[in-house]
Amino acid sequence: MWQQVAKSIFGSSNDRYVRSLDKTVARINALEEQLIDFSDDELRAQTEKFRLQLADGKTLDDILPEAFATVREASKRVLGMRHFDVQMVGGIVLHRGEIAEMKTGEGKTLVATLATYLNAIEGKGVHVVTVNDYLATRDAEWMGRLHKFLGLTVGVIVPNLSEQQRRDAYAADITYGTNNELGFDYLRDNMKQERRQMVQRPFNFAIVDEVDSILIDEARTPLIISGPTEDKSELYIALDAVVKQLVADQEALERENGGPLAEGEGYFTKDEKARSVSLTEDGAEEIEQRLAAAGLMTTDNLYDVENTQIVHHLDQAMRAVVMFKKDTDYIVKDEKVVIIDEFTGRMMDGRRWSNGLHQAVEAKEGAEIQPENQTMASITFQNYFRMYPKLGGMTGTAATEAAEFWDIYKLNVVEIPTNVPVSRVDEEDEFYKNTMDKFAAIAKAIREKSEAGQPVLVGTVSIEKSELLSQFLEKEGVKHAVLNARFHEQEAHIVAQAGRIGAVTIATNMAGRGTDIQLGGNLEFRVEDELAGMEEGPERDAAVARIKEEIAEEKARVLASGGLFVLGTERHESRRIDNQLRGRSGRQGDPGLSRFYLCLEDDLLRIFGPDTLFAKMMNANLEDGEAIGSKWLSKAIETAQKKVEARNYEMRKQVVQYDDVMNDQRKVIYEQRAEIMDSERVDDVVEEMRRDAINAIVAESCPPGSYPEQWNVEQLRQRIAEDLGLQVPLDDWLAEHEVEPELIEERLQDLAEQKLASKVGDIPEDAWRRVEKSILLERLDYHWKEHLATLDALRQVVFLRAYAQKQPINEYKQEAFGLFETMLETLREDVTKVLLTAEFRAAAPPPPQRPMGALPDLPSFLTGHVDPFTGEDNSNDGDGSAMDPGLFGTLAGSPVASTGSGGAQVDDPYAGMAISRNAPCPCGSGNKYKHCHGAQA
Ligand SMILES: Nc1ncnc2c1ncn2[C@@H]1O[C@H](COP(=O)(O)OP(=O)(O)OP(=O)(O)O)[C@@H](O)[C@H]1O
Repeated sequence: MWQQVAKSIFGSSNDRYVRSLDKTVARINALEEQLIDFSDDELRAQTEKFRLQLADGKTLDDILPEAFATVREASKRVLGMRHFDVQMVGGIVLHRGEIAEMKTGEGKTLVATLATYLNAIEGKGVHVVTVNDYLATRDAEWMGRLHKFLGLTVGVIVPNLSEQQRRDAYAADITYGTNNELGFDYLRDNMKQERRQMVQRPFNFAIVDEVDSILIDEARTPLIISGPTEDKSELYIALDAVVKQLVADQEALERENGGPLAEGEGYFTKDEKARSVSLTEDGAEEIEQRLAAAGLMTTDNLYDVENTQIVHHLDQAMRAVVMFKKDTDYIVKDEKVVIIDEFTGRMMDGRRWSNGLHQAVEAKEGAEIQPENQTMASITFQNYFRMYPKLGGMTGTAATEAAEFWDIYKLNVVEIPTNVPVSRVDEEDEFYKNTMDKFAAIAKAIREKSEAGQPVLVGTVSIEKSELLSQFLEKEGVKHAVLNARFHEQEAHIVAQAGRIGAVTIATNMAGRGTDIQLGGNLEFRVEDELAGMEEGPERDAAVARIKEEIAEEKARVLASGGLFVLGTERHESRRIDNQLRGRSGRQGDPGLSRFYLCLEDDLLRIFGPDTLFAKMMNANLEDGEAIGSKWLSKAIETAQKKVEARNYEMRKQVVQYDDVMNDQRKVIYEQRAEIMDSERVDDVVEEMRRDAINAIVAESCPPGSYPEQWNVEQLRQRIAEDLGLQVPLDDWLAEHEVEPELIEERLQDLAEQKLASKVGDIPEDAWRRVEKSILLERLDYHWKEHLATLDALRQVVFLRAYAQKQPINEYKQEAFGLFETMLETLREDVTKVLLTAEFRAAAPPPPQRPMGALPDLPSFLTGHVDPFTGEDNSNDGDGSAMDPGLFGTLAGSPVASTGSGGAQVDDPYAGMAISRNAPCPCGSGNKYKHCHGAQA
């Protein structure tokens, strides 16, 4: 923003800023003569020299001139290109963490090498981010030659790499990759169990190519890792049948009894307020037999830990059948269960109850059972890139969005002058009445230009339009090639031919970005195509020389015919996209021509509406098939584009505001998670959680300052038994003379500790530590993921609050904060419950005859199509430091002592525990233990 304001006041602050860099450029240039005399080895030795200088306390800024001069000299030798002075300016801007706006074709790829090299010397890693895998691979190879020559290592991240390959690529001094790959690696890393499984290093510096595309156009789409939970339809249906039968039996008992049964009689009791149903002793026994008969039990005893999932789903099935009423709580519409909002009575399409309840209701109603599909992690590009301590960007088109870059990213846009003046002619738009007229005119223009030897690049807004135009061209008998937005290797060959005499290439706007169309053709590709299979030697060299000559000759002819003609078939809603298309032509000072063809049926013109003055005037002015060109109309179009751009900006800003809330929470969770991962033992965290959880349980039933007669004794009794797994003489305690909540809490704390101690019993300490840690991580992930779903839902709901004169975003912030607190509380109680109630037994040599107590049946939410646990890594860099409980407790500042040997044998963290080989692996992968961590055992 300051730039635009400043410009109007001071003429051009941009020019002054750029001029202020001249001195540095002069210093770089002055070093050239000296470096020319260096041998290749001496040039390479510069890198080590710079490293030592940095170690000696010099800064990157200190060594910048010599480092840039070194890159330039190396580039001359390796790539045959000498960085222009304006490219040096671009390099400085990138290094300063700003956006270099350089006109299309000015050689941004080469500019990036300067800041990349300089920053990579520090050894903390530099990420160069491109918009597609093809460009990442190309740049890593092409510019990689230069960096490798100077002794740096280069990696590239593309799809389908193994975890180890990724880790290696990130460990390199310079890593090329797309925003998608980098973002997903970040999310996956934060779902891992051990630090050594992570592939990324801490972020340092990223240079984002086509920065407007990534940070503005794509910013709205978050990266999401989600996974369907396994299909449990059969289980839901089976449990539903068992529960319905039990309810029918209880109703029969009530009829016999002539009314409601006495407390504790029958099979179950209802708690209307909590909307829960609990089994009586008889009920539990009855259900146990029926479930066993239905083949649903893993072991004989319903409350064995192996049956945890069944119990959970049984619970939900009972709530669904007994407590949830059709047409009150939900309706069934088109075989779908739709929730009814209890306050407004509105149908809440698309919303679902969580934790398997919705599925249980679907089973009850015989509706189709939808699998759960949950977000496990998500981040927007905005927030991903804001994590880099330093971020630089390049694009040909950023100025129109300078204010946004500043507002959201605090990135300054600097317009870098072109090396030689642009000599492309951008013509006025031509208008037609309808699409058919327009396309006919386009086809004619293409034929004329192409026949005259001028290559033509046609930009369309969609693949569909590309195909339509292709048909028109066939009719006209014009030879042409079609590209769509998927950039493949093979398409690179087509692009490589696009600058040849009379070539006609149709591309969607998006496919055009970043492509470098070389007039006369591309040497590399022609050599590849025409000399395939030819052996190295003088014959081949001669052939290459011949092709080179042919290309030079052809280029001269193309230049004489006016250079590349770029024809736009529609204006995009953003001016940047149009400018990108124009920018394929007139690169590096070449001549060129661009022209857009528009008609009233174009999307952008339709926003004016058919009855606007604008449309009427156009209609009146136009005969069928006739064209008009007018400054006034072009201006009107630009105004429309600006309007749409502003609206899109507002929408993006809103996304950021909402995402910021979740982003803050994600940062906290990921930080804590990383600390847990790094710690050898988390017993202090777990203990603190237990203390808090017990405190909360007591406070809930016996609020501080209340009288004993106000206490909810039944609730307390139930929670002590179910959530803490403790048998206590609660009635005796309550009968005591001066009973206080503090006293109850203290006793519970002691009993819980004793129980845990006896449970751990003869389990080796280090095995127990690993169990604690893995349960903590697993439960944390589970509740965080649930929380994400809740936030999603909240986002939908707060918009209705606008009717109540409330600011949705403020409401969202407030409630999201409350939900986060609740999530942490639930997490503390859950971890406490799992550790206190699940059965753990040490493996007794010789191995047990039958599978013994497995770890709790952990939810298998990680069984989605994304497998974050494919690490085949054997490295060992776990330093086993301890963590402070921070977020999860109040013990801050009391670090846990570190023990153990540092994770050397963590291949199976559960070794030493008797886990059934067929039980789910405690890591949460959803695979059986024997196929997962237990595989090595
Ligand atoms: N200093 C230089 N000397 C010679 N050729 C150069 C130099 N810098 C760039 N080039 C050439 O200019 C062409 C354009 O470069 P490049 O594709 O990197 O441009 P760009 O700025 O990324 O364009 P776009 O905005 O369209 O992506 C390439 O063929 C490149 O080899």
